[in-house]
Amino acid sequence: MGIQIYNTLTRKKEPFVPLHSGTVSMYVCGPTVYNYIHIGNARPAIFFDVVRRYFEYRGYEVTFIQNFTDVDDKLIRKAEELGVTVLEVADRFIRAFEEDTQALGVKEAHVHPRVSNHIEEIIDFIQKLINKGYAYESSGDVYFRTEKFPEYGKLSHQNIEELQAGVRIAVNEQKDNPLDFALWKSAKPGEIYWESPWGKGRPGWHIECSAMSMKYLGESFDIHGGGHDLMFPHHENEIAQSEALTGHPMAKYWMHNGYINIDNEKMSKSLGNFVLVKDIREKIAPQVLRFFMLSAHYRHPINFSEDLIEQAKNGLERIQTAISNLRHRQVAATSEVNEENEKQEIYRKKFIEAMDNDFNTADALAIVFEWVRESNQYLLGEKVSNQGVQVYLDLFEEMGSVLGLQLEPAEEELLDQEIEALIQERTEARKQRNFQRADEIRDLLMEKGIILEDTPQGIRWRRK
Ligand SMILES: Nc1ncnc2c1ncn2[C@@H]1O[C@H](COP(=O)(O)OP(=O)(O)OP(=O)(O)O)[C@@H](O)[C@H]1O
Ligand SMILES: [Zn+2]
Repeated sequence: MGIQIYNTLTRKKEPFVPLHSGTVSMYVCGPTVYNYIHIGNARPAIFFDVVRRYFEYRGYEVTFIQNFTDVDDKLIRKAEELGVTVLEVADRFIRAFEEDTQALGVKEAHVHPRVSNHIEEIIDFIQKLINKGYAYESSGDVYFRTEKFPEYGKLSHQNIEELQAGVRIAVNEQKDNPLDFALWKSAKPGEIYWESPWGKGRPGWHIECSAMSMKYLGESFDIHGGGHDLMFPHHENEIAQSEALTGHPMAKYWMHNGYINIDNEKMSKSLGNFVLVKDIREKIAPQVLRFFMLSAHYRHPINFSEDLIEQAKNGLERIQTAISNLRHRQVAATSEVNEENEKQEIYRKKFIEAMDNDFNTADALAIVFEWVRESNQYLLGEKVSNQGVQVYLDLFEEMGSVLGLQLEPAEEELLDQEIEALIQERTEARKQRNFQRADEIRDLLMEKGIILEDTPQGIRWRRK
């Protein structure tokens, strides 16, 4: 059936058909870098990384863009608080974001555009909207004229009248219509600013994603993602800006991840109910956190709890134990032809089926566990061969790399019998003048701190 994606725009699962054959262009809204990321923010980071990895696994060439919002009210306040510049605040938290996401196994985006480096593109974008009658200046601010864009509300499935009824008219309003939103904000005294045709100011929040996605991915791209809270107004406004300007759909598929909750409330900085990734990393392995995120479907909320983390830890350990058992047997096993390849193909198909179904990582992990059972079963059988073991290891490796999970347990000491088997294999290899394999084994043993000594009785070994 191929990859199916739930598209917020149509509220349906749709077959994925890329705009350009063989390639996928993705834009995921990035963090506002005024603080460390919490576990809620880690969800889109991890999930969209899996989406990217899965497309790559299925042979697509992916371009993945994620912005950093490095200019906004929260940054301005933080800079005042810390007595540093806005861009210094941004630099600090961009570094922290990189550290956290790297620890979580998130691959680097191809480009991480920053607002402060794209002011020219943003001003140009706004000017064009004004020229087309979609935006107007008002006392140094520029607003988008929502009424001019009849499709406003199509992503969040609300119509303009309903939205209109929902907003109250603020006092001293500069806007023609309360639904209009800022594209450019005039600077208050002391605030960071750039020169513009409308005076000193800075971009509003939404325009950055329209301008930067267009610069790096073109007028239309395949996938736009972010957390559920971004659907309205942020993504709705992005669509209005971009589609008003170009007349083309901005993105073909819109994907939104559900919340990480605490006591059934969204984890958020403003509510103060958050757990920072950098803090939890000291207590649990980042891989456990990643496993925890992937054990639910991305559109479902997850209620964060110690219990669930414990479950994730146990789950991961079960897989790691299975792999470790395979590794131990691999050294001692004989080389024989086997029929495990067929099994591998069956489980690979099941895994792909799960992931094809709107990136159902929960089902995909269930297949990994089925593979654990198969592999344990195999090791109990009589015909264990090196190739057979390898077949199990290979599929673990394959599924792990799609999910970005390090399933291979951390290095451990070699058991005596493994060392002896390796020495035996090395002696054989030397006899057959396979010096490459012999050297490989010597290096491996050396790395593990095993010292070999030639004696009249043959090779002796000891631990360093
Ligand atoms: N509790 C959560 N669960 C899942 N995703 C979240 C959660 N909180 C924020 N996100 C997502 O994290 C990403 C980073 O967003 P951003 O830096 O704007 O966070 P934020 O909205 O400032 O966080 P907060 O809501 O805590 O203020 C966005 O895609 C946002 O939708
Ligand atoms: Zn955005």
